[in-house]
Amino acid sequence: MKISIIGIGRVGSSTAFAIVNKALVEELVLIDMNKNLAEGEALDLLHASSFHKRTVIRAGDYEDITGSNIIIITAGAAQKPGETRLDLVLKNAKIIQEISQNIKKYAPNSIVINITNPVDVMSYVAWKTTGFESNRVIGTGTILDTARLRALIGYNCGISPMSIHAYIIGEHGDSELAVWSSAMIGGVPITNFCEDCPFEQKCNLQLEEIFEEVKNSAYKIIEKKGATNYGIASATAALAEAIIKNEGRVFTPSVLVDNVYIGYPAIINKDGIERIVNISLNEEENEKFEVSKNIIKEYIEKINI
Ligand SMILES: NC(=O)C1=CN([C@@H]2O[C@H](COP(=O)(O)OP(=O)(O)OC[C@H]3O[C@@H](n4cnc5c(N)ncnc54)[C@H](O)[C@@H]3O)[C@@H](O)[C@H]2O)C=CC1
Ligand SMILES: CC(=O)C(=O)O
Repeated sequence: MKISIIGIGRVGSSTAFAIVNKALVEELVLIDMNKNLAEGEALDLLHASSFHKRTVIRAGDYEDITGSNIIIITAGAAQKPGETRLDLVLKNAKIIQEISQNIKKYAPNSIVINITNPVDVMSYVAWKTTGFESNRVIGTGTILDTARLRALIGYNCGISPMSIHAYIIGEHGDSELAVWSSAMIGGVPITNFCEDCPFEQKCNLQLEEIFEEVKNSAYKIIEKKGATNYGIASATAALAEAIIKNEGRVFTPSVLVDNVYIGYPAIINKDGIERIVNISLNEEENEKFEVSKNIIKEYIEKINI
């Protein structure tokens, strides 16, 4: 198995590290416009790989992505404190177009995972520019937001986040929404879960407060440390693992729904998106999802691709 990562900044290098630690591939190619950076990261990661699996890790040019099973895109501008993801749209669209042309040329059979923000709009750009079937162009969508939600609920309830079945869908951004109507913990609707709380100090899960914290996580972290990298790196490594191991696992990637890329539950297997899972939404959730979809549509129209 071979993965290439384009963009080896904070997110790209952390993603490479997560992939090395999962021992997913025999070959990992790192590409960045800053060649020294890619070379330095490749060398450092090669040393790390000796604790896991014999892996060829090298910096390269676009010719070197040939034969990749998966290409991960993280190149481009990141938010500065106070900026929204959508503010990056014009800067990053050109970069994603150029990268996608190279992917089409050198790795026409690969599965593309796009991380670069605004992730829904940029995944659409990658899909249009590569001309690949939509199952082979996947955005990380709201996988990270869903992980944040589960982590916070798990922390509050003293439960593994993996046992919490709750999803964030929509734009990976300010218009995303939590699907509380079908959220469950151990088969119990999340809205009833506090009834059996064993703790003396009950927190009475404040779902809207938790959602606001999830939605604003990136702003908070960027304010404090300048970027987010570990959460998205783990999310992307898990997504790549689901493809490589043909897991049939449900994530909330950015996928094609009504001609827009948007965060939505989907099953991931060796072909990328196996299929979308039609989650049931109540009226309010459905309205919010439509609003979110329209925001993404508006930004896709702005870049006129
Ligand atoms: N989807 C998600 O959940 C998340 C998305 N992101 C996004 O990931 C992207 C990267 O973020 P960071 O790694 O923090 O930024 P960074 O600035 O640390 O790294 C970006 C890298 O891209 C490289 N680059 C820029 N243009 C390039 C080109 N044309 N070809 C090759 N390399 C190029 C730069 O040299 C730099 O090393 C941003 O758009 C950010 O908003 C970040 C975290 C989570
Ligand atoms: C930066 C970003 O998109 C995030 O951490 O959610």
